[in-house]
Amino acid sequence: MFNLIKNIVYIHAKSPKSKICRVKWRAVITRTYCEAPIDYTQIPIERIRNFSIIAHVDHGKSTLADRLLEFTGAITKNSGQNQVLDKLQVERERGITVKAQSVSLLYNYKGNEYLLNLIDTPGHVDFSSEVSRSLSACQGVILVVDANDGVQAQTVANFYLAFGKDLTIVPVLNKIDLKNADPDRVTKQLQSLFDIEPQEVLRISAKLGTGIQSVIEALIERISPPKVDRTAPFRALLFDSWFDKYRGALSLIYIQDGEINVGDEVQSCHSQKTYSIKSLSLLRPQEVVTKKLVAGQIGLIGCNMRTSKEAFIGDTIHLSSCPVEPLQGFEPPQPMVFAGVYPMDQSQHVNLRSAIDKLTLNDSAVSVDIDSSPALGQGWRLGFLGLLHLEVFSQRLQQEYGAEPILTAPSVTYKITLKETKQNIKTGREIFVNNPALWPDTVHIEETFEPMVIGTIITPDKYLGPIMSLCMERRGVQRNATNIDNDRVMLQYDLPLCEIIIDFHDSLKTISSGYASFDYEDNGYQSSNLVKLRILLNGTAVEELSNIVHISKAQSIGRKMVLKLKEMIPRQMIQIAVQAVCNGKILARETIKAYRKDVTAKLYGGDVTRRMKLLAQQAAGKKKMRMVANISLPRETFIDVLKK
Ligand SMILES: Nc1nc2c(ncn2[C@@H]2O[C@H](COP(=O)(O)OP(=O)(O)OP(=O)(O)O)[C@@H](O)[C@H]2O)c(=O)[nH]1
Repeated sequence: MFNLIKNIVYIHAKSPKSKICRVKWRAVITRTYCEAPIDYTQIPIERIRNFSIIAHVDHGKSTLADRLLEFTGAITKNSGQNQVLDKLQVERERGITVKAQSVSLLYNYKGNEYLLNLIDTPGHVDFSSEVSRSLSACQGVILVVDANDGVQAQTVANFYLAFGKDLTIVPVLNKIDLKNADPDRVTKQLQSLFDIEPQEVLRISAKLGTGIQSVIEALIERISPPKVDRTAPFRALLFDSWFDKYRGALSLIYIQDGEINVGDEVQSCHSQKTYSIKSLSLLRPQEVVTKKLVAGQIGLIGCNMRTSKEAFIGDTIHLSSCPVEPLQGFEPPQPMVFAGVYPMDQSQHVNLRSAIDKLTLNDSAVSVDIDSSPALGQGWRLGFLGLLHLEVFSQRLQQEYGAEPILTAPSVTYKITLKETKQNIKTGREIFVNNPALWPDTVHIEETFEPMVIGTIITPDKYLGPIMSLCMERRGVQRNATNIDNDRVMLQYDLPLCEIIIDFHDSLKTISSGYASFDYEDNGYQSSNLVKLRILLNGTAVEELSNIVHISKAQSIGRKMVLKLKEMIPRQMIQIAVQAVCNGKILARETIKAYRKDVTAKLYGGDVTRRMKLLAQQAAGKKKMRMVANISLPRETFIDVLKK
């Protein structure tokens, strides 16, 4: 129905009266969402449960969420829908959850209707800010652990996140249908690591739908209802938002106090701006329009916020006539990995800017600064929580907004103490640099520092040797090692962040045949001997390819980059010298021989159409290249050159 109306109005929108039509259309859309069959506002607070599902990646959160949706009738059984809450194309293609999603479920327990608000969260370390945010709206969590894999690094991180927020934890062992599942062993792990009593642990198979009822009933019995006050003035926490083409920014709110009605005037504590509430809805998981939301509920508000900056994550919303004490917001996530993002050519600048604007609304963990580069023109320097986050963001830019940007090599934020000069006496000698192009000249540098992390690795003990060698090779220093059962060990290492952002996780998975898991947390700065490694193409430095490295690794990284570039840069009309240079010294060099690619050479005689086709193909290929120092580089060079 929705699509039908969209099409009809699209046709009208092309008519001279398009403006009027669009206004009408918005009104129609609002009415086409189904009306709530029951009055959710009548459900008393004691019968509301707000919870989240947390787990290590791939332990089955989204599958369990599907079963909960089916069991409570939010979606029909055997609808053929899997991972219903993984809505984004990138989530379905990669099989991972990137965005937390929420859904309100109804369940009749012992003759009473309960409202269960579920938030499905991502498991990968790069998206932990999504998890942390979602937990602010919950009183409890389902901690899902794979009965075959057992406790993994993100299980530990997620457990402590929930434990630190004083949430009730419902431990659930999933995948008990697997042949190698060993629920007794995993129950012991939970007991020894987290003091969880074995009788509290539920055993289910989300895939087969075994034990789902026990999960729902444990949620109702063990998790307490939200501590909210429906008689107090309206106060809500804005914890997620996304952009709707027709309605502007939509925000997901958790209502702490009071109630909100369509037409109410609300104010943001962050910006002090006021808005009129245009729409209120619950997600089941499709939008269900309602006229009122009350304390304890999680709902979606539309209030004509036009730009991404207006929907501030962690903001408190209240009635403009009734100011309130702001709720505790969130620690803003700290971007760890930075990369330059540039349009393929400057004519796409405006489109890319609007795509980035909209996507950052949906992914507030991304930081955005304006940047420019001599080779790539005007662009942005974006900050991400990790490399996977960066890749997912770039994939979403392509899939959801059709933008094909160039990404430069990722970098972390280094700290530098400069030598004292007349100028910096006033401005301070400490600077932070996340763009190698802005690295100061060696003569001005007194000391350099790099960001560190505490890495947690859980692995079967037979892989201990290669894992310890990998950590040493990445300049890691061991903190401790604990046995979590007869054949599994938890290791903790101090590691430089720059050593783990690119391919540490992949290497770890390879050497442990996929059995080891990794998670990390920020651990401040440490003094370190860092240098800038430049890449020259035919004598011209390509800043976009330069990299900050530890002095002990300059030679080996320089060699590797040069070889990789030789592989990646297609042969061209001129010979290309690729050099890696550090402190004025050439560390490595390779030559790419000249090659005259005449695609039509083999076509003797007059087959003009074939000739034109080949030339067109060649031109299309060239479009995907970027001219740097008179040399065409494939779009992916800047990021792929650092991967193994
Ligand atoms: N055998 C079996 N497989 C399961 C079960 N539950 C989930 N799986 C499978 O495990 C894989 C991962 O499941 P997901 O639900 O996507 O896991 P997730 O924790 O949501 O993953 P992320 O969102 O990426 O963190 C999928 O292939 C599921 O089909 C189960 O009970 N038994």
